[in-house]
Amino acid sequence: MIKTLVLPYKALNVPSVNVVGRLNPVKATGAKMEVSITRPDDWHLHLRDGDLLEAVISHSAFHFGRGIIMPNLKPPIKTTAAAISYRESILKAIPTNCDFTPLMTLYLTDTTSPEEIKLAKESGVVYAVKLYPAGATTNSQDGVTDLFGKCLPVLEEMMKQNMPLLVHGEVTDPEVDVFDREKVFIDAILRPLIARFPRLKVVMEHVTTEDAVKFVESCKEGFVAATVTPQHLVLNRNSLFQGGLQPHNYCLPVLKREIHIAHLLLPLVLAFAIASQLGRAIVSAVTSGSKRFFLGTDSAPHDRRKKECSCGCAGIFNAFVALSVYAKVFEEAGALDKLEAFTSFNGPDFYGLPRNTTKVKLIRSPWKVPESLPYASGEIVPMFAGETLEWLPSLV
Ligand SMILES: NC(=O)N[C@@H](CC(=O)O)C(=O)O
Ligand SMILES: [Zn+2]
Ligand SMILES: [Zn+2]
Repeated sequence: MIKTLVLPYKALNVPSVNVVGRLNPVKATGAKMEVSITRPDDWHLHLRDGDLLEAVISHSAFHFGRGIIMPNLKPPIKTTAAAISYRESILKAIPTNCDFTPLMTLYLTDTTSPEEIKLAKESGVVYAVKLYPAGATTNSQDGVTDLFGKCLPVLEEMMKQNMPLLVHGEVTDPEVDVFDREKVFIDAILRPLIARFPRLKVVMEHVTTEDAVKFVESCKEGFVAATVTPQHLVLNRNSLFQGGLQPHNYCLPVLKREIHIAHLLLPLVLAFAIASQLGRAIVSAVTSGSKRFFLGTDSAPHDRRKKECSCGCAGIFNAFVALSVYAKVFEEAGALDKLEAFTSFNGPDFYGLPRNTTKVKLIRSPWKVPESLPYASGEIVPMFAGETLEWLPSLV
């Protein structure tokens, strides 16, 4: 069967608002603003498998040139052989008119061997290894129980092979408050890890706190970096409870207080005082032009029935809306000129890969996010379902 791309992105017939933006790379076409950027990559992506994979792949493939594909399937992708076969299924599912390269990862366990890392490097298709502390998030049951007790030889080999370690940075201790798990992880695991393996490349995935921002900024550039999701830039923990429980805003790490997101909303003096003591909030860090932060959507689709039930899964499907949301964040910070580095340069530079050479365009033209994405076995509810967003992604 030949699959072609059918998209839910359509500009609404509403006159677009003219905004004052930076001149480069924004240009006005008639009443519309547009930003042309090098085709972005997604450095943290869950594509799943089976019919979920078939349902979601085109939405990432439309926007992004490459994606770092998360290995937390059931069963997880623990070996290079499994990564190669998962990659084949992804390639088969990509619509013919899309140009998308999956970059595979391995799921680290207590028993992953240094030989497996050598195989992974030799394969040329595995680009990183993912650390899930056992029990921290979706399908992490087989994850690591004792990083320093069990994984030292494998980490040593990764450092040797220049294979990045991607980290779900939360402790799982039930005594630690769920809102503090990232902060505690930094001191309990990350600092000692980096002290022991100073040349290991580490990506702190989906950062949610200014503690994480401060930590990443304190590390050596080029060795420690962070991905940032759309939801952690625009939603705070109120979004979980607004007008009732909102399962589609539930992800891990859980959404945090506004103070972690943007000091911009605080009175300026207070913002400076807090920022100088605690570091910068995520929005300021991302829009500052720092090379340490790059795009990772963490788009994590779950069937509607698995989100709307008595024990709902963590994960937000944001592939539809990610670029629109990032553009809005940069626009509001007056930093559209820094968007391209975040979406398209910092990631490949960190991974030592070439930047993409084609372009995508973001047009400031309102469009309505579909209520749901139906697929063979059910439906997936996207982030901001039914809402109108300002920036419409389109191919150049
Ligand atoms: N982010 C999430 O809430 N969920 C992710 C796993 C992860 O990235 O932690 C998933 O696989 O559903
Ligand atoms: Zn995670
Ligand atoms: Zn994830």
